[in-house]
This record gives sequence, structure tokens and C-alpha cells, in this order.
Amino acid sequence: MSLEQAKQVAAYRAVDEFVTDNCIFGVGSGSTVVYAVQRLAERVESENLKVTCIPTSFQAKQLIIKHNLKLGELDTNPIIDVTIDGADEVDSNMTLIKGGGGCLLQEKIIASFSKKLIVIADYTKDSVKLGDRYKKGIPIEVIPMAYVPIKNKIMAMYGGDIKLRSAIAKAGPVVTDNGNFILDWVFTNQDLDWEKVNAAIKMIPGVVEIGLFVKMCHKAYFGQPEGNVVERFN
Ligand SMILES: O=C[C@H](O)[C@H](O)[C@H](O)COP(=O)(O)O
Repeated sequence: MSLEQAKQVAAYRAVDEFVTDNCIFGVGSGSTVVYAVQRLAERVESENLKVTCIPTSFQAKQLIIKHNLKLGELDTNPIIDVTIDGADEVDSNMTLIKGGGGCLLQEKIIASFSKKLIVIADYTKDSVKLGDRYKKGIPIEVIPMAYVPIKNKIMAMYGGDIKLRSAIAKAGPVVTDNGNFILDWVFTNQDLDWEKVNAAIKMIPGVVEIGLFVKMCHKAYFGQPEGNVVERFN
């Protein structure tokens, strides 16, 4: 079974278990979420479900529109029943690294106002410690004018190496959906207290959000090479 099929089985399982009629549904971002929205659209059509979808990114909004699903916003739906989102890595405590695709700020906002955050991923994202498998580091969204001092400060606090994320089809840095830059912090100490790190980095002026999701994930589904799905609860 391919990696794409592993993503698909995890996404389908999560949508089947957590999406109910009349729910307010947070739509995550990334390549795995594409399958979740596909499955949601099938169920809305076949079961005539009423589901309001709240996007976590430009990409998520486009997916909702493409599948003719009902688009909502936080102003009118401030409490979300369930959000299904991907992750770059999930450790044994269900701490997540997110933002590999540049979407983390809106994802964290939506997750924090959701009753449940469900993660869908293929088996390569399932780790014991953060950094075991995902080697690109923790994404940190920052205000552009402050990226250099923020980078220096985080390296002085915790070590490791930090790079400003460069765009691929554009000269210069990646600019997020919110007009900010992304720093990728490749940490060397895998035994840090991620809850403390999350809080301390967020306190640095100019840091908008960090792609560490601590104690937020309710359940994770990992699609396996054999086609089955491994589930993990918090
Ligand atoms: O910035 C992107 C998001 O945090 C994604 O949810 C995360 O990178 C996982 O994406 P994928 O499902 O493509 O591996």
C-alpha cells in the first residue's frame, strides 16, 4: 500500500467516526486532509448530512468550496465540535509538530476552540520522541521585521539551528496565509519539556505562533502499510 493510501485510510476512518449530522467541523490543512474532505463530501451527499466547515487555511477553504460543502467562520461558529487535521510528527505523549506546509497559526486557533482535535497521518509520522522521524524542525511563524533577533534568541535559549524557510516557486522567503515568515528550528535536545518550550517561545515578542501542539490532540489515526489503521488516544 502506498503512502497516499495510508493517508486515505486514516482520513476515512476519522471522518466516519467523528463527523455527525449538524456538526461544526474544523477542516485542517495539508495533503492528508484532502482525503478527509473527500470522504466528508461523500457522506454529506449520501447521508444528507448538515455540516458546517470552518477552514484552517486558504487551502482548506478552497477544498471546502471545491466540494460544495457549507463554509462557515469562527465569528458565527465560535465553538467547533471536531477538527480533523494532519501532523508532521506525533510523539508518544500525543504532542504534535505542525506547520510543515506553512499552516499553523489558523490551525492552532481552530484546534483550541474545538471540543476535539483528531489527527490523521500515515505511519511515518508516528514517533516516540519529537525529532525521531521529522527532521525539518519545529515551524515558528514570526512577524517579518523580527525574524533575525527571534532566531538568535531561540538558539541562545535552546541550541539547535534555525533557518528562515525559503519559497520554492518564488525568490525569497515563504509568506504565510497571514503575511508572516516561518522559521524552522532544528532542535538537538529531544528531551525538552515541550509544554514549557511552547509557552516560552510564544512569549518572545514577534513570535505569532509555534507549530508545537501540546495536550491538544484527542485521538490520532495512523494509516499502516498493510492498509489497517492504528489508533492512539490521549
Ligand atoms: O502546515 C501544514 C499542516 O500543519 C499540515 O497539517 C501538516 O504539515 C501535515 O501535512 P500532510 O498531511 O501533508 O503531511
